[in-house]
Amino acid sequence: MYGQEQQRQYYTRSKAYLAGAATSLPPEEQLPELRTLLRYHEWRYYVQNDPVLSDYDYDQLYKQLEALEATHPALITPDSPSQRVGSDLTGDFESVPHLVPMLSLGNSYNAEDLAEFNRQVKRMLNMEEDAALAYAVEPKFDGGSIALVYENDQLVRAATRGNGVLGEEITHNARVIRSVPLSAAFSRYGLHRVELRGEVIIRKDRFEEMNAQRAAAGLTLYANPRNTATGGLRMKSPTEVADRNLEAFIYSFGYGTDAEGNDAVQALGTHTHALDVLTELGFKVPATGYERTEAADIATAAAFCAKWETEREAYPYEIDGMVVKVDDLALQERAGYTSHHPRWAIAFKFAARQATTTLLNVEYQVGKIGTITPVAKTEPVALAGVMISSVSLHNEDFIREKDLRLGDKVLLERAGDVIPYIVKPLIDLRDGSEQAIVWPITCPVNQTGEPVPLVRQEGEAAWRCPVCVCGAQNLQRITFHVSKAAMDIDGMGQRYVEQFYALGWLHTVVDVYRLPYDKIALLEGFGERSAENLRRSIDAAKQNPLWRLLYGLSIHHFGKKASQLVAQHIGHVLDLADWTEEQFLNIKDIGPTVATNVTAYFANPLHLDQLRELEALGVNVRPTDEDRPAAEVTEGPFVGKTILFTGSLQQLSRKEAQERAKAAGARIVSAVSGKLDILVVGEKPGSKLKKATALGTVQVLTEAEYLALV
Ligand SMILES: NC(=O)c1ccc[n+]([C@@H]2O[C@H](COP(=O)([O-])OP(=O)(O)OC[C@H]3O[C@@H](n4cnc5c(N)ncnc54)[C@H](O)[C@@H]3O)[C@@H](O)[C@H]2O)c1
Ligand SMILES: [Zn+2]
Repeated sequence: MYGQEQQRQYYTRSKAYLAGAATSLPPEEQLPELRTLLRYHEWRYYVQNDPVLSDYDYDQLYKQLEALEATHPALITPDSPSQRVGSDLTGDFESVPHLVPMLSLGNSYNAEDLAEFNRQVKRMLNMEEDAALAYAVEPKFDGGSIALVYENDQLVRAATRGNGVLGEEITHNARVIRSVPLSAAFSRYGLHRVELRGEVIIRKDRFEEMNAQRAAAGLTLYANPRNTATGGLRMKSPTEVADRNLEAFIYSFGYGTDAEGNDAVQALGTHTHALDVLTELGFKVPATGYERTEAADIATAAAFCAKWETEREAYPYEIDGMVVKVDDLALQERAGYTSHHPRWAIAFKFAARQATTTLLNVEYQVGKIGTITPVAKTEPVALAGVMISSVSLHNEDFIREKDLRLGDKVLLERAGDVIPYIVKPLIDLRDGSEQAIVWPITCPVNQTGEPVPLVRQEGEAAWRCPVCVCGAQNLQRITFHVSKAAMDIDGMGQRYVEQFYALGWLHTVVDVYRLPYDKIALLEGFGERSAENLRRSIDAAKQNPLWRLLYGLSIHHFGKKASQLVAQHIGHVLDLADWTEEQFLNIKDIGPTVATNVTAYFANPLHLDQLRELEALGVNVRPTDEDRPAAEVTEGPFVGKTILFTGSLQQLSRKEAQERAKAAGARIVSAVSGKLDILVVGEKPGSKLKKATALGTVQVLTEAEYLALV
C-alpha cells in the first residue's frame, strides 16, 4: 500500500511537524499533509500492527490537526482523521454495522489536562465550576476492541471496532474466549438486546510463556502482547484463537434495550453500577476497589491515575493509561459525542515507553575489566519522561542479530526501571544510505602507542582490550597484578579481586597490600583460616624479585622479558623516575615503544606516589638475586653443555635441579634435539627419553648419577 520511499518521506515529514518545523506553511497546505500523515500512521498501527511513531508522537501530530481545524473550521473535511476513528478493517471478515458507533477517546497526560477536561465537561453540562461531579476511573487496556451483542440472553454476534461504524464479524473466534459468556441473564435487568464494549488482551506472563515455547520450537516470536491479542481475534480457525489464551475485559454497555426497543441502560444510574451488574452477570470486569474506583471529584480521579502509573509494571496486563468517565449515565447522555470520541470520557495516557529516532553513530566504551561496550548515539528523543541520546548496544552480537545500521530509524523502548534499549530498526524506512556498523578489531579507546587487538574469550559475549592503559582500567590491572604471570599471589584470583573491588577494598594495586583481613574473614565462604592464608600469600609476594613488580604495573607493551632486563639495571624502582628514553634504549633488546611507555609511566607523579606507598607497605622495590644476571660460569662439570630434565625427580624439585645445573655451567633447554647434550631422567620418563635414545647422541643420566656429578 505504501512504498518504502514514500514511507520514509512520511516519517521524515511527521518528525518535522513534531519538531515544529512545518508550522510556517499556510493551513491550506498543512491540513491535507497532516491528514495524509495521520492516515499513514493509522495504517501502520491498526493494519500493519507495527507503528513507526510512538503513541505520544502520534497524539501530538493528531493534536496539531485538531488545533488547526479548530481555528479553520471551514477547512474541515468529513474524511479527516479528526472526524472518524482509525480503521483496522482488513477485508478478511464480513463487516457488520455496530448498533452504536464505537469511538476513540480524547487524551490527557497529567492532572492539569484532567482539570481542564473537568472544566469543559461542566461548561457543557451548564454546571457551576465548583459543583460536585463524580468520575469512574479504570484501566485503559491495551489490546483489541470488541463489541458483543446479546439477544434474549444469548451471545449472537461479536465484532471488532473496524472503522467505528462497521466492524469485522468474528463471532466464532469470540466464542472460544473463556471470559466471554455464551449466555448471560440480562433479562433479569429488563435487557432484551445489548451491545457490550470490551478489550481483548493477553496476560503478560502468558505472553512470555508462549514466546518461550515458540523460541524452543524454533518459531518466530510474537512482537508484543497487544499484537498477539489483536492478531488472535483475527485467526482463521477458532482453535488457533483458543491457543492464545485471550481474555476479554468488558468496560461498558454500548447499547441496551428492553423487549419494546426502549433504552434500558440509563435506568442503571451510573457507570459504576452498570459495571457491578456486568460483574454480577459473569463478565470479566475491572474489579471495584482494585482496578477501578469511584472518584468524588477530578482531583481524586487524577490521584488514582497517578497511583496506577507507578503500579503499571506490576499489573499482569498491558495498560497504556487509565480512562476517566463521568459516572452518571444521564450526564453522559447530555454531554454527548463528537464524531471521534465521547465528550464525557478521557484517556489519561501514561508516559510513552517507546519512541522512534535515528541511529547516528556508535561509540565504544571500555568498562571496568576492559570490556568493550558499543553505545548508540541517536538523535535526542523523549522517552518515558527523559531525553535520550545514548543507548547501550550491549555487545557485537546484539548489533548483528538486530542488523542495526548507521542512519537507521530505530524503535527505542524503556519500560519501568529497565535501561532504554533498541527494539529494532525500522527496515521499511531504509533508503539504502544506511551504513554497516564496523566492529573494531583493535582497542577503540586507547589511541597512544600501537593498536591493541581486542580479544574475546570462548563463550563470552564481550570483547575486551587486554592491555588498555586508558580509562577505568584499575580492576583489570589489579587482576593482572596478582596473577601468576606477575606477582603470583597464590589463591587470589580474578573472582576475589572482583569481589573486593565491588566491596570498595581495592582501588589500585597498592590496596592489595593493605586488605582488611578481619573483614575478609567474615565474608561468606572465607573464615579466619582462608583470610590468614591469603595474608600469607600476599606477604610472601612482597619478597618477589623486582621484575615481577615492574611487570605487574601493566605498562603498555612492557612485557616480562623487558621487565627482567630493566630490573637488572637499577638499584631501586624509583631510579627509573630519572631515566631518559635513551637509557632504556641502551639496554640490549629494549625497543623504542617500551622506552617511551616506561618513561611516560614514571613521569607521572601519581605513579611514583603509588610506588612509594608500595615500598612503605613492605613490597620489595630493589633487585634480588633472581633479578641479577647469573655471572657466567666458567668452571664446573657442565660448562658449555645443554641439559634437560624429564620425569619426576625424587630428591630435588625441578627448579632446584635446574639452578644447580646452571651453577655447574649448563644451559637449560626445553626440547630434545640434536643440540641436547644431557638428559636427566626421573621416574616415569615419557617420550623425551625415547627420542633421546633414538638420537643416540644424548648422554642419559639418572637423578642419582646427576647428583653425583654436581
Ligand atoms: N503510534 C502510532 O502511530 C499510532 C497510530 C494510530 C493510533 N495510535 C494510538 O491509538 C490511539 C487512538 O486509538 P483508538 O482510537 O483506539 O483510541 P484509544 O486507544 O486512545 O482509546 C479508545 C480505545 O480504548 C480502548 N479501551 C481500553 N480500555 C478501555 C476502557 N476502560 N474504557 C473505554 N475504552 C477502553 C477501547 O478499545 C477503545 O476503542 C492514539 O491515541 C494512539 O495512542 C498510535
Ligand atoms: Zn585499550
